Amino acid sequence: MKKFGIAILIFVIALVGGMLWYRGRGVEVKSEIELREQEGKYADYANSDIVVSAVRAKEIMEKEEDVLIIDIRRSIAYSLGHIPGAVNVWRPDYSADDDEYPFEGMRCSKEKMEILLGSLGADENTFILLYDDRGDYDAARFWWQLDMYGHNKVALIDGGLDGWKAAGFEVTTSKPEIIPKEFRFKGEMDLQKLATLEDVKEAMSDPDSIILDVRAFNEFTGETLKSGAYRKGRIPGSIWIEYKEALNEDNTFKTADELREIYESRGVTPDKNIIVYCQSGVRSAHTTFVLTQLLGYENVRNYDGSWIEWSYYVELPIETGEPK
Ligand SMILES: O=S(=O)([O-])[S-]
Repeated sequence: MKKFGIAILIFVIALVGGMLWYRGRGVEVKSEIELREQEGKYADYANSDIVVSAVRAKEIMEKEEDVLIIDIRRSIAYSLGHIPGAVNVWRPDYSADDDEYPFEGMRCSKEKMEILLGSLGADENTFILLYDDRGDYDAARFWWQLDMYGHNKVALIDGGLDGWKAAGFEVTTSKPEIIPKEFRFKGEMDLQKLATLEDVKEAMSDPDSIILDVRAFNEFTGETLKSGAYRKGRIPGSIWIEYKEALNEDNTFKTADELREIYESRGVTPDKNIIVYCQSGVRSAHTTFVLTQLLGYENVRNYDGSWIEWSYYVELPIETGEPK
């Protein structure tokens, strides 16, 4: 009984300590000059409105009437502090239901997405601002689903929550009032943005195609396996460029010139058909976002099933170790 009490006490101390650490996670506030310099890069992106600075995001929130800010993090992180007015969603909210696939991590249907967006107070005219606290990769996954299903009134906040704090803006723990609406995507789903297992198999023997692995290097070599996947390794022949190479240390996106250099120097050029994958299509949505929206590549598809699906089918080949 005494041991049980001690264990509970340790758990509570660790929990409170973790929460305090998380809340106090230092983000240096940028100077006016640094913030102005940051604004300079957006005009060079292929889609110059798709990433906005925190300063611009705040202006949009103040001027536009129909704006929905979505914080894409676990609810515990949201409850410790978020951008004022933001609502919270997390991966299960926009993933397939448990009985749809034999493995985890697939996107939800267009209909589930419509119900979610309506319940958050959006309709098809709503401008949606997205952010997270991991360099916007969860935000990019949400963008990818919106984009594929047909809603393009959307932007990511550069640097995510850190970008907001770096601009000197406050966070809140209060939740906004939500007035649900009806949301319907306009138009048809754009399948050109999605790669399936069959697309990946075909790409393996196509000299004009590239399969791009954006996971951490030890996942690519097969040294580590993230939970949810079934075997260690990578899709044979894939090229490795980790998604985070597109980010600065402060989690903001690099300039278009810097990004071009990173991808083109490793053969990931706009003339190729590119399929991007990671563990479950989240980090790969980030690279898909960078290549298509920031650099203007036209033939890039996110492999939704990613390593989880590939590793599930034991008959599919895998490669391990250093790149060949
Ligand atoms: O980001 S992830 O899909 O690889 S977990």
